[in-house]
Amino acid sequence: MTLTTRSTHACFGGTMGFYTHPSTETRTNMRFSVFAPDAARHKPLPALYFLAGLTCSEETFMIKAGAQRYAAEHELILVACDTSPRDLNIAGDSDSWDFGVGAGFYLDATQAPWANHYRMGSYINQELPELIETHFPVCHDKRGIFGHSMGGHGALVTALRHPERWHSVSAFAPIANPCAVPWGEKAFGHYLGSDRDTWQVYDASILMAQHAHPSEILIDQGLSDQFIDNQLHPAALEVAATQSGQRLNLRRHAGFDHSYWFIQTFVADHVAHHAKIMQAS
Ligand SMILES: N[C@@H](CCC(=O)N[C@@H](CSC=O)C(=O)NCC(=O)O)C(=O)O
Repeated sequence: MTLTTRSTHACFGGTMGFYTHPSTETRTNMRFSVFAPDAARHKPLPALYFLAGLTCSEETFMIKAGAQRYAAEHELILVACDTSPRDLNIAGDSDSWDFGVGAGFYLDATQAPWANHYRMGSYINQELPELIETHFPVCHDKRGIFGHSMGGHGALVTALRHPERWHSVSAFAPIANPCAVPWGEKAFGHYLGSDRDTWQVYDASILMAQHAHPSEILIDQGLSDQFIDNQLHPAALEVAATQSGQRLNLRRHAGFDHSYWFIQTFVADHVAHHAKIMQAS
């Protein structure tokens, strides 16, 4: 579990760092970033993982969301990962912005030529937390996860599939029902194959209808989001929550689009949501 530090920077009451490591899951070097409040010098802190959306990297959330000041206040470590493996030059991996590089969809691909490297599901759920818990002063029994759009899908699916590992979960404008929308159909068709039954374990609405996560889930959705009707389908989560009894706080906001202007407006609420759950348990 080797780790290379690319850069560190003082930021609010803590340190912002950018790192790379060789991944056993994706069989290539992966990049991630960590914000550690100064309080982590004295005691282990809960870690909150952010999964970004299509075309993003481990830098996007840390640069654009403005979450560090809230993480310092609440004494949480922030971790942001990349959205796919990179620099593999697999045929077709860079032909479109919504598939391949920058679009790993946080699943474990089963189909050639993707299956050897596109294993972001296991990377997020297991390998990255193990690495973080080895190299950073984080609690080993407190993990939160949130994300945006494709990353909102990833956060919900990861927490719903592994509730024993993820104690708090939230999302900004998640792809809520990927089996039923063009982004999900394209990605799942290539990564998982044509048998749609195999897609269901990566669909947050299907998973949530089957069983509730133990904690309340916070979701924010802008009503001027350009993707809301054709790609996101937030109402599918409300239907699912009714079926399983999931505690769901889905907030709709007039005037907000899909951008990081929307995320930075509500990110304080998300950090507080995770802090309240993880610090209570
Ligand atoms: N390049 C695309 C737009 C891609 C885009 O909007 N990406 C979103 C996530 S979409 C779902 O996962 C994003 O977060 N972009 C980064 C940002 O800084 O806004 C196009 O050309 O339309």
